[in-house]
Amino acid sequence: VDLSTKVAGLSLPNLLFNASGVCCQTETDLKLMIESESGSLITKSATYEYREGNPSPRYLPLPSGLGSINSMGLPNEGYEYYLNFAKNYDYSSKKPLFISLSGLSLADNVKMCEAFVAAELPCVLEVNFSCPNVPGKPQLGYDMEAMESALNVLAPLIKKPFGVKLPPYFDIAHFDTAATIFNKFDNLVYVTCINSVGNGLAIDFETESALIKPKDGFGGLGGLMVLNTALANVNAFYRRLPGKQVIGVGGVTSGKEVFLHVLAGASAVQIGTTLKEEGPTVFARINKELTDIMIAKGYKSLDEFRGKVKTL
Ligand SMILES: C=Cc1c(C(=O)O)[nH]c(=O)[nH]c1=O
Repeated sequence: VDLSTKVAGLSLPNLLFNASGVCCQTETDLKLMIESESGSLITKSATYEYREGNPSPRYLPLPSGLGSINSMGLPNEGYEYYLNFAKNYDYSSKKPLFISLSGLSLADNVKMCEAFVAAELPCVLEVNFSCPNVPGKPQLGYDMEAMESALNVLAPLIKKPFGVKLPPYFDIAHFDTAATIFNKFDNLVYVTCINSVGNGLAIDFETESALIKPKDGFGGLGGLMVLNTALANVNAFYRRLPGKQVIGVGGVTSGKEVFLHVLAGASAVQIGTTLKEEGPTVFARINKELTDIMIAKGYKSLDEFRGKVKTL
């Protein structure tokens, strides 16, 4: 699929798209993504049934300007809404469509995957193992045995190439264990790193109150403050998953962070907090910034520097 953005004489694949959860819950949101200068788009993680999600305020940019906190609680239209969207999507539009699934149980993930497989659509399925905000539902991504058991069921069921959305890991042993699991599944062709850094707490100095309502103010952290954790997870899995790809997300505010994600090994890069705050024009801005950086550094293609972060 030629996603090239012809900017300043460089014909680059357009590697930018939205982080699942941002600008992607309704058809109105998704149309904005289609019309934007993104290279792809991904839907809000779907559950089997419609979900209202947690009470508001449930998302806020942080007063520091360094990121955001969210405890949305998996609000979504229910998987059939996104199945219908995928059935009506214009696949000749050159923008690949990714579908995020985040069932509340393995049985729900099975039923949703079966429905998408039966529909035989060109969209790419991504199983979200990392929602930190559903009360009482621990993230599967932090339970290695449960994650492997789920993949033992879902990978053969999905058959086609698919991906998984991962929480941030913070221990080298966890990178090793998770990668060993992922390398068992040939059709698991990419991982998306990172989901929000789970269960942070933002407190307002003046009011002495938590910023968001759900879960006593605990929510997933995103934005610039998670950049270095995101880069580490992208590079750790880039090094450990030969033949697979890594989609990078976390901390992108400009072309500079996209460049760093590609240096760390990312094949595509998603934007969450900055897209939420700036809107879909962010893709045109950041694509241009990335191109300008590549011209300044003398790179003609992303492959010249993808994964080439130097060590001392
Ligand atoms: C799918 C639910 C997620 C949510 C949510 O809906 O609360 N927030 C995140 O930061 N990451 C998620 O994966």
